[in-house]
Amino acid sequence: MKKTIVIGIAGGSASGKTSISQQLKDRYENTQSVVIIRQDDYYKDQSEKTMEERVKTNYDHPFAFDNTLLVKQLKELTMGKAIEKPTYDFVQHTRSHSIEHIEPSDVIVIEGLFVLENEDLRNLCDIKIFVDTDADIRFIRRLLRDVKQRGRTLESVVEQYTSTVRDMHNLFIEPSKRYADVIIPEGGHNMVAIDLLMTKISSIIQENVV
Ligand SMILES: Nc1ncnc2c1ncn2[C@@H]1O[C@H](COP(=O)(O)OP(=O)(O)O)[C@@H](O)[C@H]1O
Ligand SMILES: O=c1ccn([C@@H]2O[C@H](COP(=O)(O)O)[C@@H](O)[C@H]2O)c(=O)[nH]1
Repeated sequence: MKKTIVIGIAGGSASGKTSISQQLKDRYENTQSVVIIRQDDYYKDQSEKTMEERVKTNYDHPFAFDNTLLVKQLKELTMGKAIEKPTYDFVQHTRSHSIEHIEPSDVIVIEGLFVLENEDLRNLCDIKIFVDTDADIRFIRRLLRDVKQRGRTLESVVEQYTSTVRDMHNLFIEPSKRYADVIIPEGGHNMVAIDLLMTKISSIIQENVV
């Protein structure tokens, strides 16, 4: 009988979670056996708030996410049901208007800050991964990424990092590392770890074919 395997990838902001997931997506694109779900897409809608109010939200606290919806939709996927997934706009700090239709698949990768911190999410994961990248490297990566891709200024990245991101990471994310089965140092360019992960995923897909 076909069993869906859930792989959880947690880690701090800019640790390399999305880069790893993207490589898995690219590798298995043709097989349609792997689907990637980003916890970021489940940030709560803030369309009722002004931009001034949105900027003040603490996006690094678990309360910023609709994890109830995320857990419900993950369960639906593992039960073989398709979902209509929300998407998130980092520039506007709120949900986008587009919804993504996601079909169930052999392997579901769920990546996000609180994937191992949240007990319900953690319990849904068959393989738990923590991407472990030093804080100074994460800060540099985030600064470059957020200025280039998320419409931020240098000052706003520094202000957000020192006011919330750093403390919330130490409070919620770093301690969740102890739940990991596998720790991947440095993130997106760790080809040995990514190859091992791909070998495991390929064997899961193969078992489901037989
Ligand atoms: N090993 C790495 N070396 C250098 N840059 C990296 C590495 N892994 C990721 N990056 C870059 O760092 C930034 C943050 O990575 P990303 O995968 O978005 O992290 P996360 O999803 O954990 O926030 C991106 O611009 C990405 O290209
Ligand atoms: O509206 C938003 C939502 C989130 N953020 C920041 O994004 C990161 C999470 O994304 P990663 O890809 O894991 O870095 C989180 O640390 C929030 O601070 C935001 O600035 N605005």
